[in-house]
Amino acid sequence: MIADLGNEKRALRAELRQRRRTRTTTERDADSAALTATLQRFAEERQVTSLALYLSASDEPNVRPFLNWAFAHDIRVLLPVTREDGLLDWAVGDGESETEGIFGMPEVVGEVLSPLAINDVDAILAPAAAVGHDGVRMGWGRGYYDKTLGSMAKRPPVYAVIFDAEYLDEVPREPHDEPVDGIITPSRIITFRS
Ligand SMILES: Nc1nc2c(c(=O)[nH]1)N(C=O)[C@@H](CNc1ccc(C(=O)N[C@@H](CCC(=O)O)C(=O)O)cc1)CN2
Ligand SMILES: Nc1ncnc2c1ncn2[C@@H]1O[C@H](COP(=O)(O)OP(=O)(O)OP(=O)(O)O)[C@@H](O)[C@H]1O
Repeated sequence: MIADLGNEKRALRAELRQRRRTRTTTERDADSAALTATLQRFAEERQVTSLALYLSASDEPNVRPFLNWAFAHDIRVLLPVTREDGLLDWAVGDGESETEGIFGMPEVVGEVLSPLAINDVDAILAPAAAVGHDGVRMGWGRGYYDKTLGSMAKRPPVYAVIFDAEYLDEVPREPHDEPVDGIITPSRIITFRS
């Protein structure tokens, strides 16, 4: 049963990855502008002063314009640093220096803070491959966010950042999968529970 779910996830990820790769420049530009506006609305409505986010790779929802806006507005943004042991450290983004993490994702350079650093942010905005209508999140398969979220006693609201077409009726759920509190897409903010 679990093995079947694993295969199901792998197949769905491959499809979603392909979809992201084949998006046109026009689609990318439109989504990037819309997502920036939606993320700003989220930050303003909640008056956030600190956030956990990620440094987007080229096919991911582009959060970089929003990151620049957040820096300019003195919002403290923590960005993930992948560790060999499967946990995430965090570093404060400054919008300047970056490198490549152990799995090839863009990664911030800066003073490294422990996994505990995200305990007191106002919201965690997580990358994802897809989210189901019930809030089940599927990532890219290394379990980083499941482990991070699963280890937090009291977690701030967690929103997955995805493209609109990645909000699906249902995604395969394994026991360790941590549901999210909502999603942020280029067109909307949806809260499942608060
Ligand atoms: N921008 C960004 N940073 C992030 C994440 C993310 O999803 N996006 N992560 C979220 O957890 C962590 C890194 N997680 C990763 C999870 C899987 C793969 C991976 O297996 N990549 C494949 C190819 C990508 C794909 O499957 O499409 C590979 O290396 O072969 C890499 C990093 C922390 N930083
Ligand atoms: N809380 C956890 N403790 C230990 N192992 C875990 C935990 N969560 C996930 N894993 C392991 O991590 C691997 C990847 O899990 P999964 O496919 O759910 O990742 P994902 O949600 O797609 O990834 P990510 O969270 O990095 O975006 C699985 O082999 C799983 O057993």
